[in-house]
Amino acid sequence: MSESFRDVAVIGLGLLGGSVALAARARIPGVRVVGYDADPAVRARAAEIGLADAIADTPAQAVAGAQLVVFCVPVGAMGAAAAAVAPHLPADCVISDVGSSKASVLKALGEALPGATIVPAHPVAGTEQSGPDAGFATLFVGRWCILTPAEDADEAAVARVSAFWEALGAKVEMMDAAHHDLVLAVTSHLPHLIAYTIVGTASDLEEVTQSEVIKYSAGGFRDFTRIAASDPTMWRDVFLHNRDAVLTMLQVFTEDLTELQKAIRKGDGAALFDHFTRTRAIRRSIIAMGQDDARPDFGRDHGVATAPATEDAARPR
Ligand SMILES: NC(=O)C1=CN([C@@H]2O[C@H](COP(=O)(O)OP(=O)(O)OC[C@H]3O[C@@H](n4cnc5c(N)ncnc54)[C@H](O)[C@@H]3O)[C@@H](O)[C@H]2O)C=CC1
Ligand SMILES: O=C(O)C(=O)Cc1ccc(O)cc1
Repeated sequence: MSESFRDVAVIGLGLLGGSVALAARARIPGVRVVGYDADPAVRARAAEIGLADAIADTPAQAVAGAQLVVFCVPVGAMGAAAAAVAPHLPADCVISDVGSSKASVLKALGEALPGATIVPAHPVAGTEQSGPDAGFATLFVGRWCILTPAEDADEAAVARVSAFWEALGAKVEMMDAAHHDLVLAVTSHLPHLIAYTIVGTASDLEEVTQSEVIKYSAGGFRDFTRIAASDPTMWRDVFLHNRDAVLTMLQVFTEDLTELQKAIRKGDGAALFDHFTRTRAIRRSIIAMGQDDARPDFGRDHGVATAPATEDAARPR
């Protein structure tokens, strides 16, 4: 059983950083979490709502004495956030992050912190909300957290980071960073791109008014609007930093869409029926795997599975 981290620094106190801080404090006995955010207004709000045991005024203060530093900033800001703490890191401290793309983050952290022990992580759990008020302690319960350490990563550090995420309630899986980026490109990044597109398309139409779009939005479109309300900075960075994998998946998607377009134009009902039958089976196998978020009501509020009432108290309504 690996030794758990006692002193944790969380850099970036939005949805993910706030949730990591709250979850660690709720679920790891004796842990001390220090938070820092580059935005003074976020630091003030984080202090006001008690996200961490202490909110540091500087990156140096944040990491003083830390055994684990978790970067919870947009993927494009990982390098700058790491560079700001670099001169102040305790010698044996472990570095992790929660970025939605992994190869570019591993590279940015490695360049900013040469020689550091780095175990990148991606909790595949979130919502369309952002900012310090959006965090809640149960965000990671029952959700996957993918670790993407380099092949030569320190095994003991990997085991400790893995135990940290399990303590926060997550199920941990190991993956190569490049493979992670390809998988997440199709399961998360492309769906967000499609949502941003369809909501933009509907709002730009000339022959259909915006009020008609709002008034008659059926379930499917409403789900897209939730996704398309996600943080613009975070998602700009994901697409810029997972560019190649997203473009690869977008190419495949475009070809498949063209096939469906052809079937509609030709009146090929059998092709449409076969396709929709196949996709229905995928949904059913997700439910059969017991993934809570396949529940029909998932995502209508904050996109999380129900959680024990006590820990859920910090969750915004
Ligand atoms: N939103 C989601 O559902 C999920 C997000 N992620 C990843 O988590 C990370 C954070 O995302 P959110 O918490 O949603 O964003 P957020 O916008 O809620 O919070 C990000 C925070 O980072 C701060 N920040 C930016 N640059 C900084 C710097 N150089 N130093 C210190 N603080 C800095 C911002 O002021 C902001 O408060 C991103 O890398 C994202 O890809 C991962 C899983 C789910
Ligand atoms: O809100 C949703 O539906 C999400 O998909 C949340 C999310 C966003 C980014 C991630 O890297 C992981 C999860």
